Amino acid sequence: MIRFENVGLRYGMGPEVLRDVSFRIPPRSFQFLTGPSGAGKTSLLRLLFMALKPTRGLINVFGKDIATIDRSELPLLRRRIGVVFQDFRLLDHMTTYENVALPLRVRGKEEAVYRAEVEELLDWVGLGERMRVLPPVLSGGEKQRAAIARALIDQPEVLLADEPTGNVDPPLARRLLRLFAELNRSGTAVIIATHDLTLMDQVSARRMILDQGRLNIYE
Ligand SMILES: Nc1ncnc2c1ncn2[C@@H]1O[C@H](COP(=O)(O)OP(=O)(O)OP(=O)(O)O)[C@@H](O)[C@H]1O
Repeated sequence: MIRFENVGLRYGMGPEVLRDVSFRIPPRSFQFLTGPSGAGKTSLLRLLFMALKPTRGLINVFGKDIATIDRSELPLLRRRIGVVFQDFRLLDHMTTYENVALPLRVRGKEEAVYRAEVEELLDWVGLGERMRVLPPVLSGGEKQRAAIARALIDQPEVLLADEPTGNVDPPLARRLLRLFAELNRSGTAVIIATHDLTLMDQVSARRMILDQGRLNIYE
């Protein structure tokens, strides 16, 4: 489904931050992406989301080589990927409910069809009481849960999450991990970038470990 072959990345004239990175993300797989701060996790996620192009090597996403892909094809490909960014990227002029419902609206679904589903997911992540407020009044942990709900609502083929439990307490982190596991069981390939060892110990999943831009994989 996703394939990296000998991928290298540098920013501008700087050093290579990813070196000879090769891996595959099979459909329905579950993996953690980990490694010390600055190892390149966010950069790798940005390549996976096609927000960056590699400096060398091959990246194939859903059968398309991203070096030669037409820019106009990107939005449709990206719609198949749910993303939880480290900085959440919620739209401040829309309520929490509207932010989470957005991927469904973009797909042209009717609110009457999705309203209950969106409300149920917001309840599940503990935002039932906060769905009518605007993101600027949410706490960091609440924003994170809203961003997670938005990434999950449309059952993407791939979910990318950058430190998705970084702003919540351990019980809530376990609950969110259960949500990712459930999504994975229903068919989504999940990639979670995290430093949190206790979180990783709760699921037996593949570990992709980056160290100074090089990737090792432990099945
Ligand atoms: N836009 C950028 N321009 C220049 N250098 C960058 C840019 N983004 C990241 N880097 C550099 O690339 C390297 C990898 O950064 P990246 O954010 O991918 O690491 P990370 O593993 O996600 O770190 P953290 O766990 O601290 O979020 C770092 O040396 C960083 O300084």
